[in-house]
Amino acid sequence: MSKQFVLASGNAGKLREFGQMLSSQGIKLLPQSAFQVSEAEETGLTFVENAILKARHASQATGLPALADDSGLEVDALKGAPGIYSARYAGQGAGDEANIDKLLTALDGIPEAERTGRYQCVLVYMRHALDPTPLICQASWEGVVLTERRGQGGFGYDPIFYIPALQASVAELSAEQKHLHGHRGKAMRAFFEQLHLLLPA
Ligand SMILES: O=P(O)(O)OP(=O)(O)OP(=O)(O)OC[C@H]1O[C@@H](n2cnc3c(O)ncnc32)[C@H](O)[C@@H]1O
Ligand SMILES: [Mg+2]
Repeated sequence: MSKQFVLASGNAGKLREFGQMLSSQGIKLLPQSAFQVSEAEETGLTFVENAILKARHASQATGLPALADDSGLEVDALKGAPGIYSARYAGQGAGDEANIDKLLTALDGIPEAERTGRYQCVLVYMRHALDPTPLICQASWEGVVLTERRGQGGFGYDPIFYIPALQASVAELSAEQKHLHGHRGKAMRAFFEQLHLLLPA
């Protein structure tokens, strides 16, 4: 068992957040780009399937344990879309700004009370590419989709995802606030608890 593992993601926003969350944990997390790992095909129909595909792909390519994050935004008025397709909502490679524009258009005219949704994050840790019992941690974060962008921080849908309890869009939160309240931070804390059981200091 190793405290060095590969992060199976090509998303710069996620990599930054993982780096911030791991700095206090004494764990060395190497981005898959350091090994020239290609992008995995996300052919699953659930977050958990896609996270497994990504972790397995990175572990296979590097020979190291791998952690993958599959995440996205579910909007109730859109029956859960964009969901697992959040990264490619406006088309493969279209990017965050185009995804936001498409979501704002899809919700045009829908009143605030019906703009509810949640971020989902599923983390999968595989000790090796054929690991039959991956660690799986999942968390969500409830909010409302705004009608226009607010704030400069974060990535993805953060400028249009508003957290009523904090009276701010996620892009208006500090990195620490996002980790404390957010889907990825919650899933990471659950993951650390499980990992520390596996890897006693
Ligand atoms: O698959 P990897 O390489 O990790 O990178 P990705 O960007 O393709 O990641 P996903 O397939 O998991 O898609 C997740 C998308 O959901 C959105 N998303 C996930 N977490 C988010 C967050 O914390 N803030 C804003 N948007 C988020 C964002 O658009 C991501 O591109
Ligand atoms: Mg992806």
